[in-house]
Amino acid sequence: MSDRTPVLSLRDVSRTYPTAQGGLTVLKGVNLDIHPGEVVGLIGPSGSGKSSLLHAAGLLEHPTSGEIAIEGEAVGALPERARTRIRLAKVGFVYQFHHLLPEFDARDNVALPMRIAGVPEREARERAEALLATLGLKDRALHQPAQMSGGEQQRVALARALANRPRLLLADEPTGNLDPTTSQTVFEALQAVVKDTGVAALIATHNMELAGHMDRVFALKEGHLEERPAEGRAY
Ligand SMILES: Nc1ncnc2c1ncn2[C@@H]1O[C@H](COP(=O)(O)OP(=O)(O)OP(=O)(O)O)[C@@H](O)[C@H]1O
Repeated sequence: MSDRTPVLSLRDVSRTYPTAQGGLTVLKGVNLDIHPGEVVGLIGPSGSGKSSLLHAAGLLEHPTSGEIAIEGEAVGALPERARTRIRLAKVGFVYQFHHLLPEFDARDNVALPMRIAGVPEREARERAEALLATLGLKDRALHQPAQMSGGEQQRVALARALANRPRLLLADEPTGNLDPTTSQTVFEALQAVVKDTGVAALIATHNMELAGHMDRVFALKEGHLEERPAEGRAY
């Protein structure tokens, strides 16, 4: 695999949902490559298909047609178990709401995916602490979610998404629930960790201010993906 192999590659990806009124096509021949260390934004009005694209890219759903490759490996024809294995090993997800386990402290929330992946207990705890420290949460490791601010909770969710050292980070409105200043803090933490680890990030957002700080931004418009220049990013 060469250095230029994209972490995520979408080729002619389309997605049609069956509905009572007939097929609803939300993605129409989408092409996209994302390379290590890139922060790529995905914008578009509500209902334009951002989540559909993220779900396909994260191997949670099959596109209706087209091909998806993760680190050069085409996944379309793989059996479900192989796709799940690739997803668990290579993809991390962050959502608008943190979905942290309320009875676990931050460290245990982050260590949990490692434990599930078979990382020994002590190593999982140490790696979780290191990740939390990287995200500016060294002093919050033993706090439960309810004892943390929204921005802190979202950074814990980010640490959890990175727990098993994914190659691809998919974030669906990761700052959608936060005020502008906190959004900026969480986004800066995400950006730093992307540059640090070389993970590739695809971030769906309605926040044009943040989109302005991303390496590249694409807008979904009537099912098509259109790149937006650095200046004047808008739907
Ligand atoms: N399982 C499904 N069955 C039928 N229609 C669906 C399904 N999932 C999504 N849709 C429709 O597909 C379109 C795109 O939805 P999607 O959630 O991908 O948009 P989005 O851009 O992420 O929206 P938002 O910004 O509101 O989260 C919407 O019109 C939605 O109603």
